[in-house]
Amino acid sequence: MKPMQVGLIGAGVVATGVAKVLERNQNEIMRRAGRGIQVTHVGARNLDKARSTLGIAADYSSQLEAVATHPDVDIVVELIGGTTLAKDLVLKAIAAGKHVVTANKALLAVHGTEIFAAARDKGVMVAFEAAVAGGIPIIKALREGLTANRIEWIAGIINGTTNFILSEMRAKGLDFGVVLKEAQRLGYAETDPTFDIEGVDAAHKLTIMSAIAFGTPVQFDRAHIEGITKLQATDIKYAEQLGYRIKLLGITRRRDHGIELRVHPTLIPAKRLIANVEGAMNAVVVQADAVGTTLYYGKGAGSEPTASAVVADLVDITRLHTADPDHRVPHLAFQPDAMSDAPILAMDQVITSFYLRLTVADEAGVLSRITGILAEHDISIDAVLQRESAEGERQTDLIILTHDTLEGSMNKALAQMQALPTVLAPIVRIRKEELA
Ligand SMILES: NC(=O)C1=CN([C@@H]2O[C@H](COP(=O)(O)OP(=O)(O)OC[C@H]3O[C@@H](n4cnc5c(N)ncnc54)[C@H](O)[C@@H]3O)[C@@H](O)[C@H]2O)C=CC1
Ligand SMILES: N[C@@H](CC=O)C(=O)O
Ligand code: NA
Repeated sequence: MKPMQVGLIGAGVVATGVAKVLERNQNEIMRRAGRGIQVTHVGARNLDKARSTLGIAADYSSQLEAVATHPDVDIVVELIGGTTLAKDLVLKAIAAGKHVVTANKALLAVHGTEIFAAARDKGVMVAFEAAVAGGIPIIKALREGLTANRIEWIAGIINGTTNFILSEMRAKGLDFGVVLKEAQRLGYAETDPTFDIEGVDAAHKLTIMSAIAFGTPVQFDRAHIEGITKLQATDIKYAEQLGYRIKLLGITRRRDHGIELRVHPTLIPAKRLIANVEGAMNAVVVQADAVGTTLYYGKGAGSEPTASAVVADLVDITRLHTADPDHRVPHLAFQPDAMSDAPILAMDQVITSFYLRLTVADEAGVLSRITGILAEHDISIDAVLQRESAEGERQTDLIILTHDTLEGSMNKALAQMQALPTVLAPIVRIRKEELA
């Protein structure tokens, strides 16, 4: 049988990995897919550069749209990133009856609903395993492997760049900027690395996982997003003293009245496996009713790990290409007419626990005033740590860990505590999850 013909758009880090993996493993891939898969067309900005980085024989063109709609192309692989040109090309490819594979989480988190609907109308597939946690087959796990389950929550380290930065800063005491440059050099970071460090990339991925887990449309604009740029070394140190690690977590959880969707630095008990995920590695914990807790771990970024997921999607599409569209795995796991309208909860409706660091005057009665305010808002305390102040020092650090509470109650308590004359600096608040 004639090989499936692929139009590859983009010739960067991931595209290079795709070319290499397809070439190196072509025999095995053919045995698995039942027919060959070949990149026949490449769309790129700089053709000479693309030819030399990809190193494959194909028709190279700077007319990206022509590649996306070429009559000889069966599957379009979009690897340019961004949400404007990429959206246009993906929709044009779909309209031309092409299946699409993309690693572009930004595109799907923002425009997924429109893209999946267009694909359904045309009877083509849009596959995106590489878009969440790179090489870890988490989309397949959520959409197919766990399909018997009611999923309760997902918590993940889903941005390699920030986990790499936090790990290197903690282990080697390196500077934020130095480690970010190294992450860029290694090909982990987004074109605009603020997407990584401000938590936006993690929120894109979390939005996609949440939609698949709970059968809701993708709603990136409802996600609460905090990155790691305001995190201080002092808090990483105090968290360690209390038996916790701080990670940038994406958390989505089913509650009675809606769904939590949030990305922020989070204290996790150091004994949990996920707390020990270091470097650019990703890990996703899924809590589901029948299977219990499962953990998925692996490389979430980088050329070949991401290509592993892109090529797996190419094989999937090749296998399913002739199947009746109504009997294929739905894009977001649930049938389109059975989607839920559960709302994404506003952040003050979220239930979580907290780490607080207060810089306070070292005098009698301060602790009781603070615990009094927390009690007034029904916030119970899990642990308190007070730094021994040095001889003659008039202020100290007070660290408080709370039990679960409504974020809205904590906001009110924080405003009251901050107004106390004995609280001498802005209070640091980091959320904490026991993940059990
Ligand atoms: N690098 C990684 O580890 C991972 C990347 N991704 C996603 O994969 C996609 C590709 O990422 P990378 O390969 O890392 O990016 P990259 O920056 O290395 O490559 C992007 C390619 O697209 C081309 N391109 C961009 N805009 C273009 C335009 N307007 N016209 C023509 N060509 C254009 C660039 O010249 C380059 O060849 C992105 O959506 C990214 O978020 C997903 C998972 C992991
Ligand atoms: N910039 C991303 C790349 C993979 O999605 C990351 O650092 O995880
Ligand atoms: Na993946």
